[in-house]
Amino acid sequence: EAESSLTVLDYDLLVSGHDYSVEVARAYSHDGLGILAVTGAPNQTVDEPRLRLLHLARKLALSPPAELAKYERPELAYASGWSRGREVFKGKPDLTKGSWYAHALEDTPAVGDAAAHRFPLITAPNVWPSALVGEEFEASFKALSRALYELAGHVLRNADLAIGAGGVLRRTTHERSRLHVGRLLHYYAPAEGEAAGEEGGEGQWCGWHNDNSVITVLPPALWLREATGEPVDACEAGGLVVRTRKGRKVEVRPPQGAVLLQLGEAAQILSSGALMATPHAVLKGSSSLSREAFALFVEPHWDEQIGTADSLRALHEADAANGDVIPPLSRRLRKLPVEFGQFLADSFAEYYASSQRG
Ligand SMILES: O=C(O)CCC(=O)C(=O)O
Ligand SMILES: [Fe+2]
Repeated sequence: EAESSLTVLDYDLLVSGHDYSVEVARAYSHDGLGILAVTGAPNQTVDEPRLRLLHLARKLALSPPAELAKYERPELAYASGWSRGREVFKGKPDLTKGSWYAHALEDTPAVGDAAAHRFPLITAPNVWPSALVGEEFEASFKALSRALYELAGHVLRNADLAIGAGGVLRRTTHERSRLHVGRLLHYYAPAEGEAAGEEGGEGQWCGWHNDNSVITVLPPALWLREATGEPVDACEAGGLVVRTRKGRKVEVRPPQGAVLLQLGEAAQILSSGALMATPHAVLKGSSSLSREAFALFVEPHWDEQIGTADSLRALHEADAANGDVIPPLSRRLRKLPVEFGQFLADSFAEYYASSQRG
């Protein structure tokens, strides 16, 4: 059943040009999970920078708050640099995770771009916390991002084949866009006795949301004893959970070492609803364990016009299957085509209003 099982692709076959369009269509269509796994990616380009970076995520997040505050960028709505406690969750500042955001592939993607000034929050140059965690942080963030970006290109090639729309997904992301955002996350360990792994409110590290990206690449998360930094085997409770169009919650349990690729709303729009974003959340694990994670959001360029006018109604109808779990597209997407940067801004406002932003 498309609904119930995670599609797994082999890295070597995928990058050698194997036709995985049937598998990709199954995973990303209306009845799929909206997420698939790739096994066998090379250690040197994925696992080595990933482990270096994820250990540094903990080190960064446990740095003195006064030091971290130097890397907060309120003038960019905390969309770059350090962000903790700036999102509201159930009426309270969300202190349960800390994020580092940066342009993933280059420090200054706005250089020479005439439209960038219209999108000041998402086009500012990167900053890096080298003084706190060393130069290795920036180097591994970029190395990991580059490898994941290339992997995304192979999956999108197959998604393009599946929808037969002339290569729109790859063209929009890999040929035209310089807007690819990395988010490094430290999920702070729950205290003893805190409700972990349960689905409502207090048991969530991250509330239900869709990503706005075309595709989001998620290398394996790392569970650590927060106090010592010692790795532990995957935590039984907690982690990523997705919601199907039938309303079922599915815990994502990928094969060891697999990279996950999750579809976002920009792909849903670009494919006129043939492919669907997956609503997801992150549940807390056991007490005293932190979770370190990285997400690469592969996106259209800020001024790219996405979607076609005649697909608006069908998109809204298909999206209604998400129920009220996430802010419906119909409230954020009134006309098509829309500039991607505008869609991001409208989504951000809507998620903020409902206090559910991941
Ligand atoms: O931590 C994860 O596994 C997912 C994070 C996520 O959903 C996000 O940052 O949008
Ligand atoms: Fe997400």
